[in-house]
Amino acid sequence: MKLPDKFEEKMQALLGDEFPEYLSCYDEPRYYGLRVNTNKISVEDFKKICPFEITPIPWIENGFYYDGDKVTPSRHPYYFAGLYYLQEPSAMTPANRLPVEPGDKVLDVCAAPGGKATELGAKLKGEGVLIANDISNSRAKGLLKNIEVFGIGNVLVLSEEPGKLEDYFAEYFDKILIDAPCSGEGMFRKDKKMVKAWEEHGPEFFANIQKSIITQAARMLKPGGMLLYSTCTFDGRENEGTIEYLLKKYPEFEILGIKGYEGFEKGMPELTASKSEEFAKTVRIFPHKMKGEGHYLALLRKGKPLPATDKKLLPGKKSKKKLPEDLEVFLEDTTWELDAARLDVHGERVYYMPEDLPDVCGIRFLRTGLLLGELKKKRFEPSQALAMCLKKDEYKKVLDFPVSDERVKRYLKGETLDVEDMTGSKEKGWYLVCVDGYPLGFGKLSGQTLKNKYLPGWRLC
Ligand SMILES: C[S@@+](CC[C@H](N)C(=O)[O-])C[C@H]1O[C@@H](n2cnc3c(N)ncnc32)[C@H](O)[C@@H]1O
Repeated sequence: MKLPDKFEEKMQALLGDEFPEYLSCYDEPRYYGLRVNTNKISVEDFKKICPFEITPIPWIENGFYYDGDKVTPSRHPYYFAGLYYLQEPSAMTPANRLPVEPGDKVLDVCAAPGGKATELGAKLKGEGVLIANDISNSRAKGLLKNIEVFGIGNVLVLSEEPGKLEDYFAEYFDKILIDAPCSGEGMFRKDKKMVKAWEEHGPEFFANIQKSIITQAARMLKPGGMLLYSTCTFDGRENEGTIEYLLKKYPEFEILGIKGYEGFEKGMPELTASKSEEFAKTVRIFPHKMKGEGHYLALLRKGKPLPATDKKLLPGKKSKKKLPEDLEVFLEDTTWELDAARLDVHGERVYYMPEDLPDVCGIRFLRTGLLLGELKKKRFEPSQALAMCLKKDEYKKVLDFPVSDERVKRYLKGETLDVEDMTGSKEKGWYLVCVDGYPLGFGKLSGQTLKNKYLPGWRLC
């Protein structure tokens, strides 16, 4: 693979004797990774049903390698059920090392297409809120889909400049992840187009954007909150340099250690102006040191840690507001108890909002809360997002197909199914279609026929 001369010279200076070993990585194949959605399935259970060979990624508890030249996990029904996300192994590290807990308020500033946001959302386990933002509206559409497939309902998907978010979310978040736009030097092997982009916009260009994003994000973090900054590039200006800039502007931030792994390399104080050894606490991932492409991570805390609080909201007063009648009828088939005060109705669409949000009027958004469905004349129609949020045992009317049943793929293609063998004396209505116990979407049963309600834009082609 031909790399730009300027890039090679820079890496030679950065790596010294290790440079030839680093360079030889470009003749080796890239690594493929898969991350289990622990909000839907445990790692143990996934290993039992995984239909292709996987081997653990040693530094990520729910990460696995697979052979991307032999198998295509993106076409398997379990992928459509949101049981896993496909992600380059080193890119799994930032969301893994940010200690998100259920109940946290979490911001992913540069979230599309959702590789990290889906893991942050899974870690929340439905409690607290995930705000997933990306400045690019078109990329944010893919982000929304990935978040919905993963079954994350306590979410806002936004498409704003981080500077605008500051007006709404000053010191609001417990945890922030910035997976910054960067010159992508760590992705050259995975995606050759990145080389061209690097030649057009070099590290200096991105370093300026990163400085502005990190300082804007810093102001949205609560005192005591944690921020994880990451890039997929090697340049010191975009990595240690950006962190040094933040610390100069906001000295209340402190660099924290990151749970180690034998392949992690220390950050490079020599690339900073101060040469402070503190920068060695940050982490560099190089492809010649471990089985991953390339990344940089820095974990920071704003001020002193705050005493732990129980973030679970007390069940407290149930609001006196009533749910719309048709929605109430639908919910009788679920184990869910919704608080009417959290409903947001726009035209026919009904959303269930996360708790404790500021007024977000004026922000460009793609989704606020979980889209429950639509209130049509005299009936409620549940959404695809709701199907993905439900667990099989939370809904009464289920049609559960084994993965070997050819109707699973036909369902995903949008076909009407004959389900005579499964219906028995089942009553008509909305059924949750599952594969091996994991929801894929809804269908409407009438007699022995299941009308397909799988979202058209998500269909398997
Ligand atoms: C490295 S990618 C993020 C990848 C994502 N975190 C993931 O894991 O799937 C960087 C993202 O930053 C977005 N971006 C670029 N400039 C931005 C800005 N000023 N504010 C917020 N996002 C920005 C890009 O659209 C891009 O999607």
